[in-house]
Amino acid sequence: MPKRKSKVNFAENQHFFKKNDKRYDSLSMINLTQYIPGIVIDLRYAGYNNFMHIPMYKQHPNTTFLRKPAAEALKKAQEALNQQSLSLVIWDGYRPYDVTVDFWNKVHDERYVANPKNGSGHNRGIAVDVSIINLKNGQLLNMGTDFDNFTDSAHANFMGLPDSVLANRRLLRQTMQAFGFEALPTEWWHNSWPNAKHFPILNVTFKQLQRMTK
Ligand SMILES: C[C@@H](N)C(=O)N[C@H](C)C(=O)O
Ligand SMILES: [Zn+2]
Repeated sequence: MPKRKSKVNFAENQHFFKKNDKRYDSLSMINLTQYIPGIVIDLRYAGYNNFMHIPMYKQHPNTTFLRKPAAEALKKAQEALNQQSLSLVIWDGYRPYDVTVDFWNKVHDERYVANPKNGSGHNRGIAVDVSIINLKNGQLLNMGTDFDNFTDSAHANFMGLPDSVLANRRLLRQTMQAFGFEALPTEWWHNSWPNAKHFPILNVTFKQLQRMTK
């Protein structure tokens, strides 16, 4: 477990690896590459192409994890998009708590980065940052901004974009909503599974997660 960078009232848990205990089933952390065939994962915080400009996930994982109910819903969203020759692209899923603290130290703005005093849905394994790719030409759909744009133009109510871009955002939002996710009004890519408080904050590394979920 990495040393914590700030104090938070953690609900300590290792429940997600108690695979045979039904009570903990919904807390299981699911490896998305293994669980969702063909899902495209481009984990932006594992490399340099992110707003911190350094790899935040030092072990450079090439997959990510979500709690079981969120992973199941994401799989259904992927199946719906696949029928239109489209696929989800996953930019982030589970995020260790300490990384949220590092983000907050750089971007002190709750519209764009979770305040560590509450933790992020990503720390709880229920939030996912996603876009859509066209499987016929391998191109991302034009959503009008890049990931982590952190301006008004990434907000759901920003209408100053071509109709085709607004339609792409609508497709993403409606697909995710249809399977139970809730969109963040300030980031078109961020979607979260409801009832966050049911899913404790985690601060385990990707290596630890991989070991625990094998
Ligand atoms: C940092 C950004 N990708 C993000 O996930 N923001 C939300 C608000 C979060 O930190 O939970
Ligand atoms: Zn997010």
